[in-house]
Amino acid sequence: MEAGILVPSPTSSSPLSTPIPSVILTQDELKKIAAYKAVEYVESGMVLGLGTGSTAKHAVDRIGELLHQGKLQNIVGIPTSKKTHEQALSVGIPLSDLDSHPVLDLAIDGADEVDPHLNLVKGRGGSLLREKMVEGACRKFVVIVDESKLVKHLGGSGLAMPVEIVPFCWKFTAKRLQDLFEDAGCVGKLRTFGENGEPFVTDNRNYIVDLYFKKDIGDLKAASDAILQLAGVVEHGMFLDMATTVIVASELGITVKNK
Ligand SMILES: O=C[C@H](O)[C@H](O)[C@H](O)COP(=O)(O)O
Repeated sequence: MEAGILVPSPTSSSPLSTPIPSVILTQDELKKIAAYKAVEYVESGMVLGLGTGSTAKHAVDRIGELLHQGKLQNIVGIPTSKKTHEQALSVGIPLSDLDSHPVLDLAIDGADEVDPHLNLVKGRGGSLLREKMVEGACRKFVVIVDESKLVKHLGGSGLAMPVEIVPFCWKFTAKRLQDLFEDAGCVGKLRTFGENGEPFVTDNRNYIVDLYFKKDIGDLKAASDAILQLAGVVEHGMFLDMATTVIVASELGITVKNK
């Protein structure tokens, strides 16, 4: 992996070009800076994977804006969720799907965690399955984060590692997932929403079990394989060896990390 390159803020008028300000930037402003930088990788005629979440949203808006201004042309977007599908249509991005475009030029998406090897945790917004399908079909996958997403080890932040499972006997699958990582003090919780604790249902009509670890889960590939071997599991939120570039926005500027 190449060392990170610190890109100083340029001086023209785009959000990217804002000089390093003396005021503290909000997390959302940092997300927007990373997103706008990623959109610089987009060229006319590309088939693009459109990510999901509060960071990717800025990239989708920016692509729509550039299409509207005529600075980008002939873009085809492949959305990674129903929500992004709606947003992309609303900003005028022509859409298609993986059946029609099985190979994509580029995808841009956020992440929940990024480790030093550019492995990711994704799916805290619930879109991991479609994201993994679309981003796995891309020649280049650019991840956009603010610096709060950087971790030493995936799953070590104390936050959720999402696993999408079929609803059928979900407690059984959740228990088997938890047992798999007993040594790491794993607790699996069904993701719910609303006052009545209704199960959160993904775009694919599945449930999500969020795994929380007290200790390091060790070898990530082994953990991935073990999770995927369980009947009832559809996909997990570890994106190993998929990102080609990670753009990190911080108060100091933008760091671009390449595989
Ligand atoms: O399911 C959600 C996606 O994986 C998101 O890309 C991820 O959760 C990061 O979201 P955000 O940019 O809102 O932090």
